Amino acid sequence: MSDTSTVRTHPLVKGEVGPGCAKVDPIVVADGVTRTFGGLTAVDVQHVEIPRNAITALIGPNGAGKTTFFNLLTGFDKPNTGSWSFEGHSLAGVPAYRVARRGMVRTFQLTKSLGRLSVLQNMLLGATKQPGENMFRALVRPLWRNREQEITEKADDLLKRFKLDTKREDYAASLSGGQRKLLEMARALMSDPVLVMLDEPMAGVNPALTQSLLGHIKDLKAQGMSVLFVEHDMHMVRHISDWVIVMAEGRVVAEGPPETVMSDPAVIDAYLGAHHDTDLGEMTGDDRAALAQEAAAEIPVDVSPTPVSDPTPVSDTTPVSDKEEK
Ligand SMILES: Nc1ncnc2c1ncn2[C@@H]1O[C@H](COP(=O)(O)OP(=O)(O)OP(=O)(O)O)[C@@H](O)[C@H]1O
Repeated sequence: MSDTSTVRTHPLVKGEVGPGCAKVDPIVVADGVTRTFGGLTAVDVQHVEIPRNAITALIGPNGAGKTTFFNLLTGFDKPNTGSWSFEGHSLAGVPAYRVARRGMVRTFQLTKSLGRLSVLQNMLLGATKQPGENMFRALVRPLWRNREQEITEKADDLLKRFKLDTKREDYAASLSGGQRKLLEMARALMSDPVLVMLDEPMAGVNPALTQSLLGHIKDLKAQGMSVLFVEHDMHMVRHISDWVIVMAEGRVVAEGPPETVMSDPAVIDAYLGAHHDTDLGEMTGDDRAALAQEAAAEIPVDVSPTPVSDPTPVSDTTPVSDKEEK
């Protein structure tokens, strides 16, 4: 268990580490954001800051409000109360497409690739400053031909990086679940985002592709981007996250570097209820198997953690079904 009497500091944090703590260089700051559905308060975030050029994992048990909070930040849903800013500019009331144009791009838990379009066409849809967006430019061929070529070259570069180049002309519907996640991430990069927000990028993905996805997430940071990703399996995040924010019942209940968050009593409580004495970060395989069995569907536990390696080639072609639509 962590010693709560000790003042903890961290290079990403201004002052003391704790729920809602101020960051040295925050890219997103949210205040008093609430969202209710009927009598249910899905999100009730008093204050949270997302650090810049870091990989932040937003974790929490099922129904904690992670996806709803993502939807609110990115303009896909409207809060009952609250304000939030991205790079110092308020985003409250800004529609999703404008949020993306400002450099905050997200993917979805259920992949949104358009099955009847080719992989390349899906990529082209992710580009900003498309020639057809301006009627005058659209009518004058020389004005859009160069831009179109530029966008296609960029799409091809990304497809190569994500090892989807051999699928360029295939319908997106023919890709496996994991490959569709890669396509979504690659498409998000078409608009040169500053912050990439990934909703459960590893869900429904086979182990080989999970390694590949984790490698790509690390690459995003290496290229200067900030990453915020949702994951409900806390063991999945420990190898790649610089920072972990934990939500439970709509609130931010803990945050910190992965190694301390794993042993935070508030986190253990949120995930495991009665298992207060268990340090999730130090569980053995047997412990995890036992707890996973006990907690059944409630607590997804990674029973075979593997170190992150370099991205591996996309080799699976078996469709992996996505999670059911909520
Ligand atoms: N459109 C909606 N209408 C009614 N209730 C909703 C809606 N969207 C979410 N909820 C409820 O809000 C709560 C938070 O859901 P949310 O999907 O944000 O949680 P989550 O942390 O992302 O969970 P998971 O890990 O299962 O995806 C849940 O109780 C959910 O049932």
